Amino acid sequence: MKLLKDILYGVSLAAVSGDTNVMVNHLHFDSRKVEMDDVFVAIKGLITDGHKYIQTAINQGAKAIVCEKLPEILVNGVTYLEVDNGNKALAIMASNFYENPSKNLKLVGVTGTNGKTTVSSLLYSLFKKAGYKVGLISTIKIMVDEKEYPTTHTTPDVMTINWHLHLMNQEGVEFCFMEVSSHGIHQKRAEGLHFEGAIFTNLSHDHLDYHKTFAEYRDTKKELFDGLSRTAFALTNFDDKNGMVMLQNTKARKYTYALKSFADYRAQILENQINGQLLKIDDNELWSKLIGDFNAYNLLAIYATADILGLEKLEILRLISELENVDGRFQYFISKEKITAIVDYAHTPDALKNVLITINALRTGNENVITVVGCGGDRDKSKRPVMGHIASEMSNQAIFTSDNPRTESPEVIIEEMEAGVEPQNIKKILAIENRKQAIKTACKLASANDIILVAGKGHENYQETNGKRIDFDDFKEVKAALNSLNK
Ligand SMILES: CC(=O)N[C@H]1[C@@H](OP(=O)(O)OP(=O)(O)OC[C@H]2O[C@@H](n3ccc(=O)[nH]c3=O)[C@H](O)[C@@H]2O)O[C@H](CO)[C@@H](O)[C@@H]1O[C@H](C)C(=O)N[C@@H](C)C(=O)N[C@H](CCC(=O)O)C(=O)O
Ligand SMILES: Nc1ncnc2c1ncn2[C@@H]1O[C@H](COP(=O)(O)OP(=O)(O)OP(=O)(O)O)[C@@H](O)[C@H]1O
Ligand SMILES: N[C@H](CCC[C@H](N)C(=O)O)C(=O)O
Ligand SMILES: [Mg+2]
Repeated sequence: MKLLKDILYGVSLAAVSGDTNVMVNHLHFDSRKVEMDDVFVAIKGLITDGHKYIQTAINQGAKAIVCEKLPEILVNGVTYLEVDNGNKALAIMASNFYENPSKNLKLVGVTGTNGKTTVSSLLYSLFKKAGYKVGLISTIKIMVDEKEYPTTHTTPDVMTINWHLHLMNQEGVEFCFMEVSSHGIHQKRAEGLHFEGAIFTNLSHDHLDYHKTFAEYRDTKKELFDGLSRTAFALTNFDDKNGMVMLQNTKARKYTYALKSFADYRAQILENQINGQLLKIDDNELWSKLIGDFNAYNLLAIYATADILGLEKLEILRLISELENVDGRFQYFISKEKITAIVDYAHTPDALKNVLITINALRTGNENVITVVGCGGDRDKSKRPVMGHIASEMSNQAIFTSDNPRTESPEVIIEEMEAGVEPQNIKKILAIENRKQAIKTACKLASANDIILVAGKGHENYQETNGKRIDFDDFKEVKAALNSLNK
């Protein structure tokens, strides 16, 4: 049990009714989880409003209610606290509840449209290899040093974040690398956390269903940098046109990295092959298994971060050269017929374009590039024609299929992708709604030396339709389809 007053430390209260000197059990923002003597924080959501469930929470035993507007009828024995912003109050309370775990380790946030999982996962692996105890909060999984926990979001809710940071404290973790999504920032999931530093990867088209305008999307990302303390570091991609915007109002120590512009950390690409690339960083050559210009940026961001955090430069280069591709990011397989299949999580126009630029640069003759791609349902619809355009323009054959349709019609999503295809490219596209069949067809169409790209789902091991998830793994599917070919 904890003292309610202690959990409320730092929360600005507009009104209080009842006693804050009471012992409470747990803290919840979902009434369905509330039990005896818990605190319920009502949050206004996009689908419903937590304020509707205050009475339910009380019936289930809630001893205190945090809300943006006090209910008209107050129940005796329950403490009510009015706050301006429920999400913000929850963030501060969650941190207090777990004894401010972000202050007991070095927490580094990674934000940007693409590359967050890659950069944070590789930093996790690099610091592990350097001998530290490390944490990771990412789209794929949460790691408390060597113990793995499943996750549902790129940036989980504040209770989940602080709980895992608390476990990291118990484990003696020194560094934690965490993805900070724009939804996460907007919903205050990263509020109240003490960041040692933040990294910006890049900004391109995504989530315009949620943020409405690109400027709003950019300014949301910038909030992470605006909130950094004077002693923290802020590292930005200087080649990205929004890179400097991130640093505009931060109090933190500023650092830049770039391939094309003058910056604190610079790299040059010397060679790019399917099995790796050769980079020059700080007059030293670095061989990495991760290929593509976009990964040169990721690797440089990792190098800069490790340097800023105090690792020795040559040691960093040695450790980077040992890093493997992150699951579902440019994960490839070459069949006995010499057909290359690449599975990649490219689910934004920019990522798809970058991956296809990288793949096309690997071609040495007249090999075909066959792209299997879909777009997620209940997500930014305006990405669809753009991704359709890119896939058809930059491949010899594009097969449009389902990603995670969620509550939308897969056929309609495919039609929206087709709307972006130029007339001269129409003959290059096929529409096969069933993803398994689409992958099989790509394999059947491929000849020796051709390259198949299966884009959009990367590491995901499911396909979600109408709230139901079925097992589905792009890498397993494409490998099985290639292995069963009898050419
Ligand atoms: C669009 C979005 O981000 N929604 C998130 C939001 O849900 P919401 O606003 O719809 O919540 P709601 O259902 O209206 O409920 C409002 C409140 O009432 C409460 N409630 C509800 C019902 C009830 O019976 N009792 C009760 O107390 C809920 O617990 C909640 O506190 O708050 C929820 C709790 O934290 C999140 O789980 C949920 O993520 C949904 C599932 C989601 O799909 N989010 C995606 C878009 C997302 O966040 N993605 C980013 C990555 C994006 C990227 O960069 O690529 C991520 O960080 O994962
Ligand atoms: N630095 C980069 N610039 C552009 N594209 C990138 C970069 N790094 C990775 N990508 C592409 O974006 C895809 C997603 O990468 P990653 O999972 O690291 O991004 P993310 O920001 O974590 O995405 P999410 O928003 O889903 O969490 C990769 O599969 C690759 O195609
Ligand atoms: N974090 C991203 C993941 C998209 C992955 C793609 N496979 C899809 O389902 O749209 C999102 O929630 O928008
Ligand atoms: Mg991610």
